[in-house]
Amino acid sequence: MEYVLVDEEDDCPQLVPIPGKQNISTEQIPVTLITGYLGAGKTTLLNYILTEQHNKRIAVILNEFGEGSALEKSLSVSQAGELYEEWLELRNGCLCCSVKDNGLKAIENLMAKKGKFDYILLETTGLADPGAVASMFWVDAELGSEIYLDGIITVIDAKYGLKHLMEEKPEGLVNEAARQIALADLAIINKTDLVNEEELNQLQETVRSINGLVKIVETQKSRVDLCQVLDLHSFDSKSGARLQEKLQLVKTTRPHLDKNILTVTFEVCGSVFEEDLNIFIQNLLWEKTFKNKDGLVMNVIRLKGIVSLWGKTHQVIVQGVHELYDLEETPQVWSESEPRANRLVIIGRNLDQEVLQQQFIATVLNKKNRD
Ligand SMILES: Nc1nc2c(ncn2[C@@H]2O[C@H](COP(=O)(O)OP(=O)(O)OP(=O)(O)O)[C@@H](O)[C@H]2O)c(=O)[nH]1
Ligand SMILES: [Zn+2]
Repeated sequence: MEYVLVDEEDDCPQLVPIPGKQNISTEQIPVTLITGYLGAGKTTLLNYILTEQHNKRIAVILNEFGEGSALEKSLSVSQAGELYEEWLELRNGCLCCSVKDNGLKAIENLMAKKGKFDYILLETTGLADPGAVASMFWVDAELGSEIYLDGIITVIDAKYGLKHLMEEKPEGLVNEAARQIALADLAIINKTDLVNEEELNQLQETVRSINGLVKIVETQKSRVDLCQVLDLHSFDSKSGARLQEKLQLVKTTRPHLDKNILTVTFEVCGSVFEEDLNIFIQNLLWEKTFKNKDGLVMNVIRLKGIVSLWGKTHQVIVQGVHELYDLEETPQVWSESEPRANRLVIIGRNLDQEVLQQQFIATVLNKKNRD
């Protein structure tokens, strides 16, 4: 079940379960978001994917809107190595504002006219928050859209990436480059021809210190193996078995740059009640009641985990982006021999591993004797 926070007019947020959740069927088309700072190599990556041999009919959407209000968006489609261009009509020329009620519909209309695509790649502008775009696709998939979010790829400039990450932002604002890395399922460090090994290592370590979950690859001219890019299933339960192994390897990171984004992970044994877990997650994501030891409010960008719910034989995946989160049963059954446990990985600002683990135990675990 997925939950969204709905702001009512009186500013009192309400919990609204999204009705009629549909299982991801094989009919649904994956969309991959490609993000990254200005000039990092996003368009180069798209062009590379389009011209590379694959048997997919891939649609590419460039979200490079300017100040003006272009009413159409170019959409390149590649099929069997041939490229052709389509135009998407968008109400206000900005895909991230209109994708919800218009952009997605436009894609669906186009598919109705031209036949289905196998895959959609969407390049967001260098400064956009991919979390907002990701949330929209995610909610729409749950509502039975033909499209589902497969993953977020962040392209990083090997030469200037570190500089972008260190840019000071006014108090309260997140560094966009760091946010893009925090959200990434795959980080592509591009333009490695422009740096030496030491510079590359430093950047890698910094990327890892922000996002303990992300897979990192290095490229020149964004040339990356397509199977590392497509069909990641980062937002659904299809990666369940692999996710559990992956989560075991994640470590709590130390921030490299001060007051920055880091990854926190912890494991707590036992099973939890779904409603208690909801309270913990909602306190963290919505109410923002958790603070670190310096009194700063924790701010979550990405959340991932596997939990054991009372009454469920299957493992359950927790997924979150900003304030949106989702619990989904995986095909994976807890085995008799394996102790049940909850493992969470949280990426965001002002996080403190100890505080989070204590809060989790306090909210979720000490209630076994009730009723
Ligand atoms: N030296 C070097 N240059 C590269 C590499 N990859 C891409 N470039 C160049 O970097 C420039 C920017 O690449 P783009 O792919 O347009 O970057 P982008 O992220 O789409 O840029 P915006 O859409 O403007 O944010 C282009 O001139 C590319 O040719 C690389 O591996 N090495
Ligand atoms: Zn571009």
